[in-house]
Amino acid sequence: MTKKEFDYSLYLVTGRDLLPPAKDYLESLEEALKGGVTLVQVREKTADTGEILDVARKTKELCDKYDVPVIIDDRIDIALAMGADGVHLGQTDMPVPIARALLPPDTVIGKTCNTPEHVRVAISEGADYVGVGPVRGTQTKKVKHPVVGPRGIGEMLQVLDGTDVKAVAIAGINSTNVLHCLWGSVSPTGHQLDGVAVVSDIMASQDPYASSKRLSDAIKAFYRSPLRTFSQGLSTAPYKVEGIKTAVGSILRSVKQFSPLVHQITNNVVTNQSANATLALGASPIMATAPEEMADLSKVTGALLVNFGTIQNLDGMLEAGRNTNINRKPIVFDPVGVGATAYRRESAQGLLSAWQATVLKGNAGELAAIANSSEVQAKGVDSLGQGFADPASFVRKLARQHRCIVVLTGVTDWVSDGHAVARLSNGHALLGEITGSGCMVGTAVATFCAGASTAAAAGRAADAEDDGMLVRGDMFVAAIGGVLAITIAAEIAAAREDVKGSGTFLPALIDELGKLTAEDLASRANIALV
Ligand SMILES: Nc1ncnc2c1ncn2[C@@H]1O[C@H](COP(=O)(O)OP(=O)(O)O)[C@@H](O)[C@H]1O
Ligand SMILES: Cc1ncsc1CCOP(=O)(O)O
Repeated sequence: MTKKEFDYSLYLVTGRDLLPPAKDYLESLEEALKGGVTLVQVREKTADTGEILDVARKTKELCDKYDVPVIIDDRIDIALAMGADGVHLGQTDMPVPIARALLPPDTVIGKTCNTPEHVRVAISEGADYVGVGPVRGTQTKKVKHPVVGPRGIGEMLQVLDGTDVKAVAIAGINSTNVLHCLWGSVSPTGHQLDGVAVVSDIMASQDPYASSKRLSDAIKAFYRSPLRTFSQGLSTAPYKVEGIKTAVGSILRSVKQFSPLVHQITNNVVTNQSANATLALGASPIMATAPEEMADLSKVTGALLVNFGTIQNLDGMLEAGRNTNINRKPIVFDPVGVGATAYRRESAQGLLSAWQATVLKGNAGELAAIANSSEVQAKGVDSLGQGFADPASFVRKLARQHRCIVVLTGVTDWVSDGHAVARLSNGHALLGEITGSGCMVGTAVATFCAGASTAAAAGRAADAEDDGMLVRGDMFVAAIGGVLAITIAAEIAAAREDVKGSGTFLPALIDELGKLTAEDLASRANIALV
């Protein structure tokens, strides 16, 4: 018998205990259905059997009016008694094959999975879909398993490659983080979620119609969007060197035209030179660290830089990134010295799963630590040795893994969107002799990302349909532009007669950044696409 085809995109899991005072269950459910819920799971943990059966029947009657299927959590007897379309089983519930033998053959069976191994077992047991999570912490249910974040969801989705088992993510998903969840969970093989399961954002809402509609609009926009990375090279013609040279110049012009605010949480070694580099490029720096101000700031900034060279404000970094994702602005993450301590490694993983970085930037030692590779070693904030044997493959793979643009710095710099790889051969040895040159590259990349995304936003009609993009503008080109700005300004500065060494080089570099033009970038850029 053929299985029922469900639309898993906005999967509501009920919980009558979450209803706000004076809200009736069926009334809330109907509003949610009108708002765009596509599938409903009746989840009743404490009521008596008779009451659960009554709620399930009434739920089915209402959902039938909207042609929305009903799944029963755990209780096969209830599912049988009221003719449910499916059942959902937890890891400690009835095994899938036994449930399958008891239920009508067209019943859809879902299974909760918290690890890739759980997913493997669910496939072998014949589950029709998996509920994967927890994506983030939630008030709804005590999470027994560690939060896996969107990247952990991506690892589970990859196990589903080649099967027709569907997947929805669960735990802590709401309209402010749903795009991050959908976007960040696409596996390196391109496997994406079939939907998201939502509980409290709808059930605890005073206005379940508005809550569901917000979620439904964002989800539909995501599935409509053809773009799957922060670059535009996939949807249009392949990148060409000449096109990149022109595009970085127009981003520099946008930086000067819009003078976007570039929010930087950076280390106390480089704060001043980073703020001055931002000003020199024509943008406006704000170095703010308090978690309490992140929601306000992220509404008005052009981009965020998180550089954790001297971690003192992890909560501020978490809040800043979450809010910047909500406002769909670019985030550049520079995990300075990440390999040096366990605290830095754990903090980097925490940040990378709390929000979606647009650009991940580091030297070889730092990116090796992020990738769990022992190929390159580090000493504090510095990379040791010659770097990766095959940097192009390394950056491409890391970009796919983290769903972002990767910038690998060194004597030669490498930038990838997971498909294209640019090798950038500008720069000067004096950059290696001052502290904070890598940090300044991060600042310049954030400034170019701010310029590109501000220009893209300005070019959109106020009533344009939501395109489901987490960030607008070409971030691959913006990242290249940021690297070129520092390395080309460094070449010009180093050639000056008044530059005698690293002490005189730094102010000259800031001067030359201020004078840098689109024409300088185009004429001096040494770019190869590999
Ligand atoms: N010997 C060099 N020749 C040319 N450019 C260099 C040299 N050393 C560093 N750079 C440039 O300086 C910037 C910072 O890179 P890097 O030294 O890797 O960062 P970090 O300070 O984080 O270790 C990069 O854009 C890189 O191209
Ligand atoms: C020395 C130092 N210590 C903590 S942050 C920092 C600056 C690192 O700068 P960069 O990574 O750009 O060389």
